[in-house]
Amino acid sequence: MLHARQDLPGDFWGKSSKSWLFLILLFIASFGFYSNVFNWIPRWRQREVSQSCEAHHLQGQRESPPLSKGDCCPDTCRVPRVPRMLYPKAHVLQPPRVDVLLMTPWFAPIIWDGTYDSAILDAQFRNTTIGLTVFAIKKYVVFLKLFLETAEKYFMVGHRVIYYILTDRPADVPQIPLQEGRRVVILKVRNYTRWQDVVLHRMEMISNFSQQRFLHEVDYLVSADVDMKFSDHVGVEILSSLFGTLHPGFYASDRQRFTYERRPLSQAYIPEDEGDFYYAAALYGGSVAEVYRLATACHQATLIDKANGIEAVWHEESHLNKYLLYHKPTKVLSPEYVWDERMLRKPPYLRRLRYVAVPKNHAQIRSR
Ligand SMILES: CC(=O)N[C@H]1[C@@H](OP(=O)(O)OP(=O)(O)OC[C@H]2O[C@@H](n3ccc(=O)[nH]c3=O)[C@H](O)[C@@H]2O)O[C@H](CO)[C@H](O)[C@@H]1O
Ligand SMILES: [Mn+2]
Repeated sequence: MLHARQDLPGDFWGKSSKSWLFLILLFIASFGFYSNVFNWIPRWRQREVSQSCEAHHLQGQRESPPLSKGDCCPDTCRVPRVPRMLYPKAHVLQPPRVDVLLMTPWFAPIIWDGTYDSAILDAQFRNTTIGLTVFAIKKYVVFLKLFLETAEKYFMVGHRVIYYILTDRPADVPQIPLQEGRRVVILKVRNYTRWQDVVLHRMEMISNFSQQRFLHEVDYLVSADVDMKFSDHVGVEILSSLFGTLHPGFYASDRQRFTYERRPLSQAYIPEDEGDFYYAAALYGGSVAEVYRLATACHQATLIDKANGIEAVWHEESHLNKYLLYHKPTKVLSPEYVWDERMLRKPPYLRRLRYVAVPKNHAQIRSR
């Protein structure tokens, strides 16, 4: 027995030992191969993507304007992964809206109520940080309290948000209780005597702070007027590489009626036979890199205008419209996202008013 037992390993490992050894080695090798390969392929690919983003970024720092991680990340280079979710299926033959335009001729979605599912979008944009830039120069600090309070209720709820408040009066910024994952950053900036210079220089300041901070701190930037309040959901459905908002006064107008700059001397000039939409300067945004490019271009156009002794008719809004004509936005927000209840009667197809003007006395508030 003992002998036999002692023999057994000999036998076992004996004649057939080579083939057993071969089988074991094959098993180890294939186990190692599959477990590692399946783990590593996505990592290699991820690293390639982020290295190429980094390369762009570094290259960009040399030649301006730069690209950032925001260029390659959340919704552009990477197809977002979502968990298992239950939601009603879309019907190809039953479009959600037939009363409004849902797509620009260059296939950018126009965002209206009823056209998107927030749960899917929230999953796609999880781990996204959004910077909201808002200027409160001189007397406009009075608008901050309502702006921030309503933003806490409606703006990007459940996502990481940094409010960048650009002001010449940091001491007058109100303290508002914030939800988790949200914070205020006060950026002190200079003021200008003329309100026209205040609005024009918003582009310069956004451009400068993009390079200094925003590129490193957030994925997307949203630029908003402060004399407004949020009155309904404004979430990640607005986020895209570059987005603009249809101005509530002109969304149904012919292009000849758009108040574009019409003097050829100005850099903001748009001829009568061009133009897609008239965009409002009160709400626009995109990836930090795209907003940086936009703001830089608009600021440079402003400087050239100044050298030529001309100021665009609607200031930075005119330059914004020129830029968006030749850099087609990748999403367009319906007038649900910028409305003025005092100036306009709400048509029935406008189901929600999400961001609306707060009444102000122009002469009084724009003075020093
Ligand atoms: C709905 C819409 O499209 N609004 C545009 C229109 O709005 P408004 O006539 O509403 O311009 P506005 O007075 O709100 O100025 C725009 C923004 O600049 C800031 N600000 C302005 C002046 C000042 O002394 N301090 C200060 O902080 C503030 O954030 C304000 O919300 O025309 C302006 C310039 O002609 C801008 O293009 C606005 O975006
Ligand atoms: Mn305004």
